[in-house]
Amino acid sequence: MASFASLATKIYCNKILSDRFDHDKDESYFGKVKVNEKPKKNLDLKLVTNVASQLPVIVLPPDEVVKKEKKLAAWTSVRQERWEGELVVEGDLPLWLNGTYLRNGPGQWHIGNYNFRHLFDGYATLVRLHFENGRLIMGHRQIESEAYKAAKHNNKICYREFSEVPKPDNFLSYIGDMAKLLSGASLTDNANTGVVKLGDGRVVCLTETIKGSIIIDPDTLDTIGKFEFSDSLGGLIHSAHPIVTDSEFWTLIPDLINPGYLVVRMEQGTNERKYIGRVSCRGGPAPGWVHSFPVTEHYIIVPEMPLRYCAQNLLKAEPTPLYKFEWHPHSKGFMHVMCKASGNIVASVEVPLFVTFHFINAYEEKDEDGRVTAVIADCCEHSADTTILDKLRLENLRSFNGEDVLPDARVGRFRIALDGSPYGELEAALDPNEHGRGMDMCSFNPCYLGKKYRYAYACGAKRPCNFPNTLTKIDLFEKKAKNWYDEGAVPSEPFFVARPGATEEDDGVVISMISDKNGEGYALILDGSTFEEIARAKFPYGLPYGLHGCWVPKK
Ligand SMILES: CC(=O)/C=C/C=C(C)/C=C/C1=C(C)CCCC1(C)C
Ligand SMILES: CC(/C=C/C=O)=C\C=C\C=O
Ligand SMILES: [Fe+2]
Repeated sequence: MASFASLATKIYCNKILSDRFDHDKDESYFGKVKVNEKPKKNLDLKLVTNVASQLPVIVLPPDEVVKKEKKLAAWTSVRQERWEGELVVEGDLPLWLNGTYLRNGPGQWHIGNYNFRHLFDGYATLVRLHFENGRLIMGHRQIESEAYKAAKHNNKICYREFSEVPKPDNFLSYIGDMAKLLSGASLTDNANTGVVKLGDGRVVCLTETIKGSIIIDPDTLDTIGKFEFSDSLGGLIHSAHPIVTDSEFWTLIPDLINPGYLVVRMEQGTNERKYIGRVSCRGGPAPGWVHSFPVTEHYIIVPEMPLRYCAQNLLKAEPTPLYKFEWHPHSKGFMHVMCKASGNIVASVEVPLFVTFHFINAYEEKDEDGRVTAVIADCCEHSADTTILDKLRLENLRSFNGEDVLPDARVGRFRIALDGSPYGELEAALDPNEHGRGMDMCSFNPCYLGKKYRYAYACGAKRPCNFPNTLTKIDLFEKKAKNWYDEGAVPSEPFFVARPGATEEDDGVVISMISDKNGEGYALILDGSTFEEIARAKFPYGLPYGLHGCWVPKK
């Protein structure tokens, strides 16, 4: 029997493909390629076992195929179902960086010959960057959701995705489909938005449908099974971005029947969400879309965006310009502040119109006696312009012709005074030109969750562009940004990992995955403080764009 070390070296140098998609009939996708030279050091036993247990794993496309394809890989389906191997690192990875960055996103945008339309429709692709003693193992794998398995089995979409709806076979099945929509049975469980590590160590992939909460193994990327909530709170949809700490999990459940939001909390180690309070909507026929929300130390902030869920659009078979949503400027925008401990609403204010997917962070302002006078909440704000949703159609993402078409965005800073005033403020936290007027996919040092913070990391823009194409470090005190750019490339969410024992907020690294203009890709590690590159590692082939990630520290 081969020793672990020699097995590791063999797998490392010469991968064998096991799975590929039906559409990848092109024989050029098969072959052998040398990914790396010899490993620098011996892999430790655990790592070797993990790698070895996946044999036979992979075949890479020959070098010449990769070189021929100059197309940005970001908006193309993932090349094969899974891959795992060690990457050659240029530069030096910090030796303290031991753990796994997991990133989730919609990586397969077709089934059979049918091509999906929107970025958010794709079947979930998980990517894993495992850092250990200065070395980097990359792996990717599809999440085995019911929606993905059924689509592969039947060669067609079988569940309702963000914009795609299964085509009814006949009128009777159409009637059945309506019933399945109302019960939630036809909603997707394609957990393609994010991934979180719960306080008890379970790792859960998420989307906006509650049934799309799927437990995975962070080492093998195996789909373990559904995360089932054990309570009787029900609901079909929730915020795609819960607030997760080592001790708790907060989320919002929009109520489409009696417009409002349930605020719920789950103690870590349990599957039971508990009702904390309810916010009733102040405007419009339905709650605003709530992809994310922020918290402070004592409060949950519930945004009521004038881009609202729309029951009629939910029922439609073809996507509408705003998908399942509708823009209701006359219904106004509101921000509600709820006390975490009591569930009481301490402020509910009208704010200027806004459009956001992602809140960054929030904190409390105090007077000299320590009393909370206001709450500050920051978000990636798309200038109250809903066209950003259309810009995320794959056709638009794939057809950049040099024209500057990305709508302006900014760090939108809400200030909600707790003195009973009926209005809240919304202003840019810094001049948006600092980051090219592009702003999304944010992170910050999680030790500063809910607290006054100085630094945010996000994707900004170097124009002209059709999608955020820079990584930017925002200094909210100095109101300055430092930008990283690779011409023609699309970087994913810059994810901050703090150095253990750090005392400075920006002492750590920022991890991103880049799709470059040659159709290839690499992992990029920037210094959190200087925002200079410290290491990069080329992927065997370009990967599709991914959305959100989490850090699983070494046990
Ligand atoms: C990928 C991402 O960021 C968002 C994904 C959103 C999804 C999958 C939303 C799905 C929905 C349905 C399938 C029906 C109900 C409405 C809505 C939550 C938009
Ligand atoms: C990628 C994105 C917006 C980019 C716009 O500038 C939004 C993603 C939303 C879901 O996670
Ligand atoms: Fe998101």
